[in-house]
Amino acid sequence: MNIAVLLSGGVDSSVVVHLLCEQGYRPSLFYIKIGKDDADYMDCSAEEDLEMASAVARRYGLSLEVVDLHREYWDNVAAYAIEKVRRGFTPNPDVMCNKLIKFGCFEQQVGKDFDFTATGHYATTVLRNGKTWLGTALDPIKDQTDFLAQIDYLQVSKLMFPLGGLMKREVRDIALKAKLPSARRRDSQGICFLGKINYNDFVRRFLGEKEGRIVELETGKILGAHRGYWFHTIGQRKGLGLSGGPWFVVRKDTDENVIYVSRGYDTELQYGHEFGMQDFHFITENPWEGVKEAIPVTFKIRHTPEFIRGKLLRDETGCLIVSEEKLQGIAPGQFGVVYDEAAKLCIGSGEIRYSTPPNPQCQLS
Ligand SMILES: Nc1ncnc2c1ncn2[C@@H]1O[C@H](COP(=O)(O)OP(=O)(O)OP(=O)(O)O)[C@@H](O)[C@H]1O
Repeated sequence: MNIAVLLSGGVDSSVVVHLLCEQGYRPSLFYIKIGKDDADYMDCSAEEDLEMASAVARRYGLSLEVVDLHREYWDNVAAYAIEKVRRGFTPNPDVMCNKLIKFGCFEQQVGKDFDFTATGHYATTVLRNGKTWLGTALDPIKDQTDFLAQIDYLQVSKLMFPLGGLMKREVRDIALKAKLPSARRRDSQGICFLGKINYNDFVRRFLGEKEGRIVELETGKILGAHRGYWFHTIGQRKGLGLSGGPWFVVRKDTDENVIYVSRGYDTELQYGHEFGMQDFHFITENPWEGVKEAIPVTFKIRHTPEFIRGKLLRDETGCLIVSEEKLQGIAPGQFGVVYDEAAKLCIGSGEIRYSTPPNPQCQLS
C-alpha cells in the first residue's frame, strides 16, 4: 500500500510516521510550504518545522519532498479569509485550508498517486453501511473533526488518521520513547498557516485601520474607540480595552463601523438559542434523507471539546439548529458543525448565517 504522510515537523505527524513504519509501511513524506520567506508577518517557525521534518525523514530513511502551495493558499484560503473579515464575518481559515489545500491542491498534485494520505489530525474514519464516515477522536480535547467538516466523500475515503484512537499524552509518550527529534515541541495553536502568524497584523496589512465607536448596546452610550470592526468578532471578550467589564462584542454595524458591546456574563444579549446555516455540506451523505421531523443531533459552533445537544431542522433556505442550551457568541461566518446524537460521527457543516439574539431595549441608531 502506497501512503503519503503530511509531515509538519510537529510531534503529531512525526508519531504518524513512526507508527506507520512500525506497522511495516514505507510512507513518502511531504511538507507543505505555504508562507513566503520574506513576508513580514511570518514568524520563523516554518524554518524550524522543515528542519524537524527533515530530521524525522532522515531518522526513518524516508524521502521528504517540499510541496510549495503558497500561490494556491493565497488565492484560495487567505483571499477567502480577508473577504469574510471585510464583510464583518468571522472566517475559519483552518476549515478551508483542510478542504482546499491539504486535501485539495495537495491531492490533485501529489496525493492522487497514492492509495492513502495520512495526517496527524485527531479524527477517525469509520466504515458504516459500506461507506466511510468521518469519526470523532478518542481524545475530546484534541478532536479536530470540526476543522475537517467541509471535506467531501472522495477526500474522507482516502484519508488515514493514525492518532484518532490515542490520547494526546500517549502520542507524546510514544514520541519520547522513540526519541523523535520533535518529541518535546509544543503544540501548534491553529492548523493552518494563518494560525501561526499574528492574525491582527495580517488583517491590518490588507484592510488597514479605521477608527470607530464602541457602543453599549442596551444604553447607546459611547464607551470608547476601536481601530476597525474587522479586528473584532461576535462573542469576543478580550482586547477591547474597556474597564469595568467583562464586556462582550454582541453586534457589529459594518456600514457605520460601530462595535456594540454588552456587559456581564449573565446578559441575555450575548446569547442565542438557534442559528441558521447556508450551503450545508454532508461529508459522506445525508443520513436523514427524507426525514421531515426535527432530528436530534450534537453540534459545535467553535473549536471546543464540548458537543452541544440540539435539533436539526430543515427549511426552504437551509438548515437550522435549535440548541438545548443557550449559546454564547454565535458568529456568522464560522461553521456550525453537526454530529450524530452520540457525537461519534461528524455528519457535515454549514456556514453560520444568522443568529437570533433577543432584541435590545434601545433603538439602534
Ligand atoms: N506544513 C505542513 N506540511 C505538511 N503537513 C502539515 C503541515 N501542517 C500541518 N500538516 C498536517 O496536518 C496535521 C494537523 O495539523 P496541525 O497544525 O493541527 O498540527 P498538530 O495537530 O499540531 O500536528 P503536528 O504536531 O503534526 O504539527 C498535521 O499533523 C500534519 O499531518
